[in-house]
Amino acid sequence: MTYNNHVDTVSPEGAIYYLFGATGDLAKRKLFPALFSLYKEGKLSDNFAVVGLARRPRTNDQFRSDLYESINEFCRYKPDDAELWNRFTEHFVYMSLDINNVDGFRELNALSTELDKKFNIPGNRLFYLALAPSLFGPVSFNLRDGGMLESKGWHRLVIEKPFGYDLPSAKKLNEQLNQVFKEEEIFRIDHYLGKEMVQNIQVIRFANAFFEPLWNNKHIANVQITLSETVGVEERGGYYDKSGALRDMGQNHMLQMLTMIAMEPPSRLHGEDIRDEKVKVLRSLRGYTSSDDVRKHVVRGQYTEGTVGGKELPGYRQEDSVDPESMTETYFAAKVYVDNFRWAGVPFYIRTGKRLPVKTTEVVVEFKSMPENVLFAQRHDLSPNLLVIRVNPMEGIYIKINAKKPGSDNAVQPVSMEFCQSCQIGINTPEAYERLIHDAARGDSTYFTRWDEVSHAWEFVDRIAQAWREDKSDLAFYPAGSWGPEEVSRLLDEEGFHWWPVNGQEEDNVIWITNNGK
Ligand SMILES: NC(=O)C1=CN([C@@H]2O[C@H](COP(=O)(O)OP(=O)(O)OC[C@H]3O[C@@H](n4cnc5c(N)ncnc54)[C@H](OP(=O)(O)O)[C@@H]3O)[C@@H](O)[C@H]2O)C=CC1
Ligand SMILES: O=C1O[C@H](COP(=O)(O)O)[C@@H](O)[C@H](O)[C@H]1O
Repeated sequence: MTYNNHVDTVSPEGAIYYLFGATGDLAKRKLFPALFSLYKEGKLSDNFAVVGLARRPRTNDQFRSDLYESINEFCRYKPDDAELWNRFTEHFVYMSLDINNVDGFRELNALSTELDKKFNIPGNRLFYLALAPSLFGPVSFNLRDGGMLESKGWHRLVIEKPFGYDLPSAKKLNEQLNQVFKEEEIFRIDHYLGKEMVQNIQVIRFANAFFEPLWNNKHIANVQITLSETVGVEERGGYYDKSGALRDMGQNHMLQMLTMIAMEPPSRLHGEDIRDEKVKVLRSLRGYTSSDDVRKHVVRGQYTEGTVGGKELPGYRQEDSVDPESMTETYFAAKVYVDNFRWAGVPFYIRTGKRLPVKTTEVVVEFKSMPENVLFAQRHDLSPNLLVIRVNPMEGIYIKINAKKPGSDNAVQPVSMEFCQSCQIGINTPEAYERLIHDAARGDSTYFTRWDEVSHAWEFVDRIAQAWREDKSDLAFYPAGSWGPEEVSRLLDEEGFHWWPVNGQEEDNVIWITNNGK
């Protein structure tokens, strides 16, 4: 199988990028590397500037040296070409600023006018808020009150998740932002939408005669979406203990992936058309009708001490900044229905958890079985056909079919045919953040979440959270390094399904036909 590497060389028009939270973890691990990759690939025009903003004092030189360390450690390109590096860092300045101090924004405005002149920038301004969500509203007001939105060009606000804690808080935040920015100026990040293979879902679906005609309840038995992580809560215990897996991964990444799998084909490949179709899926999610209904369809768990990759690990309650009696879930799985004509009756099983045995994000589409007692099904226990989309860290797809066992008397054997994209082009695909910053700079909001998507997702998730608040007794415990609470399998047992093995757990009896050298 071949892969044609298409490089998008369109440069956005010049702009100043304001990085609020420039001394934070996200800037270091994701945002600086993304900017450098864009520069290396010619996707940033030369008329750009980046202003790093946070409270702690930093000289421009210190800031540029932070930049170097971050890129050296986390970027897929290394800062080893001194001339290119100097040209790149010339565009970076740092200013100490407290979000709550409007005078700082006036100073920032004066600095911006100088940068516009120096780099020939037509007043375009992109504000990236890598900040605690409580600061999103105050920044917006001070951007306005400090005169930052009076320049001639466009103004765009890119905001990190979480967008609220529940529907009421998300509404309040949205109302604050709307006092300053129009919906089309707000770019809500869900970094899963920037992932190569999540974007590939619509190509696989809508560009293949193999799949689209079968993509419905007549042919699909169930869909399984797994986002498993080996990491625990790392340094984010304070945030995570208030959030939990449902809000941290469920409300956003998991439901977004579900919409990409379930949406109708948009009439045009335009951002608004695609988002319209995704909203329709979110609107069709069957809400749980009662707390008992939630308990029947949703399982939650928390990791206890255990072993991952031979390493002894503490339980969640022993993690830094976590309440030693915490009842926060680090795992959840749910059976979800999309009540529309295409999907009526097809269960979507979703699961995510921390401290699971492997890091993988995968979608398994299980097709309905062949009629029983006909031809080969009479004599063999035929395995259902699967389409598996591997999102990360491995990227690719495989299909599992039944074929004749060579040399046998019509014995049937499952065969997997794999296109391993990451094996062909390595880990060199653009990082999600790279794509998303580039898209925001070009004003393309296709892979950002619109307010109606966010609000429907909260509505669905809030019902679960409410049931969990009322009664905490269903929180199950699982040792770190296991696949989560055992009762999870009951979600699938009822329909006679089981979780298919994900990457790293392949079944032994399957023959692989692959381009990855296996
Ligand atoms: N880190 C991650 O992996 C992910 C993070 N996110 C989201 O990204 C956002 C940032 O996260 P992260 O980088 O981890 O957070 P950090 O706590 O590491 O960084 C927060 C940043 O905000 C700055 N800051 C805090 N208060 C103020 C203030 N009053 N005025 C100006 N600057 C301030 C801090 O700098 P200083 O103290 O110098 O002022 C620091 O640069 C959050 O919304 C988070 O949920 C989303 C997904 C993943
Ligand atoms: O948004 C988040 O995502 C990460 C997982 O992202 P991935 O790209 O590494 O799959 C998760 O660890 C984190 O808790 C969550 O906030």
